[in-house]
Amino acid sequence: MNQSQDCPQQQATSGKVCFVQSYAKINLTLDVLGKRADGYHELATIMQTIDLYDTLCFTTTNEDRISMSCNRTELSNDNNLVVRAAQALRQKLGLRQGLTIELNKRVPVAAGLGGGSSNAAATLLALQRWWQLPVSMQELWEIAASLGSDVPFFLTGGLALCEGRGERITPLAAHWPAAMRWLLLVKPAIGVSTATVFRNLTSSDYTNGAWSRAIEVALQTQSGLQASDLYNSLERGVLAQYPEVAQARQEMLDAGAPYVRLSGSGPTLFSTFATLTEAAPVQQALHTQGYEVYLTRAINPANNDITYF
Ligand SMILES: C[C@](O)(CO)[C@H](O)COP(=O)(O)OP(=O)(O)OC[C@H]1O[C@@H](n2ccc(N)nc2=O)[C@H](O)[C@@H]1O
Ligand SMILES: Nc1ncnc2c1ncn2[C@@H]1O[C@H](COP(=O)(O)OP(=O)(O)OP(=O)(O)O)[C@@H](O)[C@H]1O
Repeated sequence: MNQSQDCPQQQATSGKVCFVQSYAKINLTLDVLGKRADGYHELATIMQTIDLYDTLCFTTTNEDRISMSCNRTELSNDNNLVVRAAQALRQKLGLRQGLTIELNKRVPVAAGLGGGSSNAAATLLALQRWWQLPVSMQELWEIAASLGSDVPFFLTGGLALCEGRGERITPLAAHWPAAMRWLLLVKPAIGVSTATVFRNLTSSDYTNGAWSRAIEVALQTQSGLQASDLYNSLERGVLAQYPEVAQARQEMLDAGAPYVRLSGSGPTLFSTFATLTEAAPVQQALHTQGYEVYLTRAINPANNDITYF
């Protein structure tokens, strides 16, 4: 990675700089248990951090404001989750320190990979550590949960069971199966609104959480996780509503993927492989058909010390 390429504005300033990576996730399971009175859905989902990341570069300024820029210019505005995260922290602590944030997106946007949520959590953690702020993990969690259901997961990352509307996190220790070492992600050329996907659920899509419970047990035992344990309650509706996603799924299967699952609210699909030799033909076939394709791995990013499963 070339840090100066990711921080072009840093070259033109004498402010102090902090540079972090912000990793995406996939959902190994996603059980939707039902609809709640507040309009959200009750979930049990097992999420895993993957080695696909955006970069964030923070520079201190003398102005009492936050400004941000992004290589995806449509995201360069004050509604961006990185600005909202930094503002929430500044407000909570009454800080006046100015900040410029440069966000370099590599993770596809509105893709079911949690990119914006990860950016928000990475901002909270970076500022807490860099500025040595007197804010506890519980307080960071509260800010994270106020920003979005997926944001608290990214404060710890790795492998975790996420419950409630997604904000109640239980980290899991795992025996990651060698048979699933390589994760092939395929993104159809559409963005999907998470709210629309949840709105289109029917009660027949609800489960009792058994898929997530079963995978939790499988991951913690030597018997291990298998591809057939993966499940997503949102998948039926997304495949029915978005023909582009159904077509991409079929093309992955035709190219030799043993099975295909949706990540989050999609449209990104993934399949797992034991070896690069098995993954490569599927990767090549989908790339040739014009899809965005990412070959990645499960990681545990704890303490900035990346461990590959
Ligand atoms: C689909 C997942 O990515 C799975 O990891 C998450 O549940 C979505 O997390 P997120 O993007 O952080 O979601 P939020 O920003 O909190 O919510 C976006 C919208 O999705 C719907 N939503 C989200 C989470 C949830 N448990 N129930 C919902 O019904 C709501 O309509 C909400 O307005
Ligand atoms: N830093 C950011 N990165 C990406 N999108 C952002 C960001 N800040 C705000 N957004 C808005 O959030 C929307 C969802 O983006 P994101 O990439 O996080 O979706 P996602 O991968 O589907 O997330 P999730 O899996 O958590 O539902 C985008 O359409 C965009 O308008």
